[in-house]
Amino acid sequence: MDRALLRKYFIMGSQNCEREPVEILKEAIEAGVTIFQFREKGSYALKGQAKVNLGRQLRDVCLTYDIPFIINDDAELVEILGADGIHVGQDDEKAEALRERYPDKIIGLSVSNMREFERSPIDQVDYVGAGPIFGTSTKEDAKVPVGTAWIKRLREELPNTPIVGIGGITPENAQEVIEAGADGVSVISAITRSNDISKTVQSL
Ligand SMILES: Cc1ncc(COP(=O)(O)OP(=O)(O)O)c(N)n1
Ligand SMILES: Cc1ncsc1CCOP(=O)(O)O
Ligand SMILES: [Mg+2]
Repeated sequence: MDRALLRKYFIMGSQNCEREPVEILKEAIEAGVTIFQFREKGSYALKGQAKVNLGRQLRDVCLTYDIPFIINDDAELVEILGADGIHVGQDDEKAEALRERYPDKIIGLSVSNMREFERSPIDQVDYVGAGPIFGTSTKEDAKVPVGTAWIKRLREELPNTPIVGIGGITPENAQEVIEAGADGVSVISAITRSNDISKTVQSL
């Protein structure tokens, strides 16, 4: 994939939003986010048809603005919504099976430490999500923060694989993530909790 697409990676579900998710996504894209992941997950997430309906609305926004629409975890929803790709973690559906099912879609895989790296089929995926880099309260089951040292290490192991940092990233610390070797930063709360999305995305 074109690694420039990972530059400003916005992730969100209705559980992260205090106002209309569609409006938040439009503002974020107009301000410059380059790729979007629909992550409807956690205790307050929508389920069933309500999840599909919101996903369809957010997909349409991405189509209108011509940015990739990625689904978190849910391989069925990729097909239902005609998404551009899927992001999975180490305990989700296996990347090899996803690659067989979706030969041409974008597949992202989370890799948080050397043990995970050693058992990851990196050749089957388009990019790697590295983190959590900093502390985060957005993900209920987040692992301990690994710091930007993990990005440096991963970049040494994978000189040519697109890498995006995630977890506790803000306009104040994004530069450190890029300087460590990431192609981009992925954020949830920095954008969904921002009082000025345009300014936040531009400073990222
Ligand atoms: C870009 C990106 N990187 C990492 C993650 C985390 O995925 P995972 O470890 O599967 O955790 P959940 O997001 O499913 O809770 C991600 N979603 N996106
Ligand atoms: C989904 C995910 N995976 C690792 S940390 C995280 C949450 C990132 O959210 P925030 O940008 O608000 O810290
Ligand atoms: Mg997952």
